[in-house]
Amino acid sequence: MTDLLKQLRPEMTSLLNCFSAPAVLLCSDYTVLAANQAYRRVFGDGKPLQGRRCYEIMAEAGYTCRQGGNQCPLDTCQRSGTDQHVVHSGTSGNAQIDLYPIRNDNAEVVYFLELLILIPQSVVQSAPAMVGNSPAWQDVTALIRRAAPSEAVVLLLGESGTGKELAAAAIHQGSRVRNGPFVAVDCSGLPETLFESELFGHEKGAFTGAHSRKIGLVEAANGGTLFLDEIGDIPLNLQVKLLRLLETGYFRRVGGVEPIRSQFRLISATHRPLERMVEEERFRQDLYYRLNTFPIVLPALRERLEDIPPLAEAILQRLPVAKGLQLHADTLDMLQHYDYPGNIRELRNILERAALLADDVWILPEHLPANLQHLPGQKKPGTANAVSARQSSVPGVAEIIPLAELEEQYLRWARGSYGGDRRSLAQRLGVSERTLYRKLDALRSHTEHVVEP
Ligand SMILES: Nc1ncnc2c1ncn2[C@@H]1O[C@H](COP(=O)(O)OP(=O)(O)OP(=O)(O)O)[C@@H](O)[C@H]1O
Repeated sequence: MTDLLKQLRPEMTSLLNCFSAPAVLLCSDYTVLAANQAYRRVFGDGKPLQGRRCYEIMAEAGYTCRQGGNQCPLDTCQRSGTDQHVVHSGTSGNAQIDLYPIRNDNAEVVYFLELLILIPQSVVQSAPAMVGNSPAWQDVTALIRRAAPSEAVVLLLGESGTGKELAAAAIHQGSRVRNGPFVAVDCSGLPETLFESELFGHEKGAFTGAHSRKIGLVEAANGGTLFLDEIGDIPLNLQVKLLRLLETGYFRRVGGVEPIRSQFRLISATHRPLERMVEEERFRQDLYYRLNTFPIVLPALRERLEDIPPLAEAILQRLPVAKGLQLHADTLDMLQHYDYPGNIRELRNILERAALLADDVWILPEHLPANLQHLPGQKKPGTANAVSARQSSVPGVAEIIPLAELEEQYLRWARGSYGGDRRSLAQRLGVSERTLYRKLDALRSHTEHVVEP
C-alpha cells in the first residue's frame, strides 16, 4: 500500500474528480488509495479515507458487501482480470458498482477503479400486485414465475392495456437483478434521431443542442432490467443498432467513438403482430429471433371476464377518488358483460369516471358509460337491491338509530353480503384484521344472548 501510494501521481485524484459519481482507487487488499469529491461527500465522516478498507466505509453508510450476501466485484476482478458490473443491495438503497482493473506498462494490474451509482430506496420500486384467478391468468402467472429467475429474454405479447408493463415489472421483481434499476423505454412516438439519443445517450457537441454529455437509457439499465415497450414501433435503422447491442453487449453514444458496455436483463413488449411484420420486412427477422426467446401472451380482458370482480376491487382500492366506495352487484354484472377493447386500462378509466359520479357509498349501474348499459345477457338494472341502495346510503337503515346499533347492523350486513375473505373485508372496512375479529366475536356473543321468540 505505501509503495503504491508513492507511485500514485497527484493527477490521479484530480482525474477522479472528473467523475460526478463517487469514485475511488483501491488496492487489491480493499484499502482506499484515493477518493474523489463525490465519494468523500457521500461516504466521508470527517476522518481521512485513505488507508481504510472500502467495505468498512460502505458498511458504515448502510451499503453492505459480502456480509450482506452481495458478491465482491474486487474479488471477481482479481480472479478474472476483467471489468465487473454488479448491484449491491443495502439498507440505504442499492449501489451499482462498476469496477475496472488499472494496469501498468507491463500489463500487470496495479490497482482498481471503482465507480458507484447510488439508487436510493425510494427509487427501488416494487411492482403492484397482479390481480386475477381465471385459468387464462393462472397460465400467464405460471410462465412469469418460470421466466423471472432465468436469464431468458422475454417477449410480452397482447393487446394494449392487458398489463404487459406490469408483467415486465413483475419479472424484474422476481429476477436476479431485482435490486438493480428497472428502465422502461417507450419505443413509440419519438422521431428516430431523438429516440437514438434517448436510448444510447450522446456526447457533448454531438448535434446542435447537445450542450453536455447525456447518459442513455441503455446505460442506465446496467445491472438491472431494460424493458423495451412497443418494440414493434422501433425504426428499421435503430433495429440494426439494437441488434448489435444485444449481440455484443456494447454500444456507442451518439457522437461517441468509445464502445460502452451495458449488462441488463432484456424484456420487450408489443401489441403488434411481429411475425407478420417480419414477413412484410417491416421488422428484422434476426432481431425478432433474439427478442422472442420466451414469448408470453397476455390474455385480453374479455377472455377472463371472471377476473373483473377482484380486478375492479383492486383498482378501486388504488384510486384515491374511490375511497370508501363500493360496487353495487348490478354494476358488477354490467361490467362483466362488456368486451373491453381497451382492456384493464379501459376498466380503470370506467371505474374512475364512475367513482367521480357516485354520490354516496355505491357505484350504481347509472354511473357507467351508456355503451355498457343494456348489453345482451345483463340482469335488468333497478332490482330491489339497487332501488334500496339508491334510497339510502346505509344498507338496511331507514331512520336515525344509535351509532352502536348502526355499527352492529352494518357489520352483520357486511359479513353476510361480502364475497371475499376476512382480511380483505377488514381492509375494506378500514380496520385491522384483529379488530374485525374482535367486533365479529362481540356480535356473535351478543346474538347468543338474544333469546329468540
Ligand atoms: N393483473 C393486473 N392487476 C391489476 N392491475 C392491472 C393488471 N394488469 C394491468 N393492470 C393495470 O392496467 C393498466 C394497463 O396496464 P399496462 O400499462 O401494464 O398495460 P400494457 O399492456 O403495457 O399497455 P400498452 O400496450 O398500451 O403499453 C395499468 O394501470 C395497470 O396497473
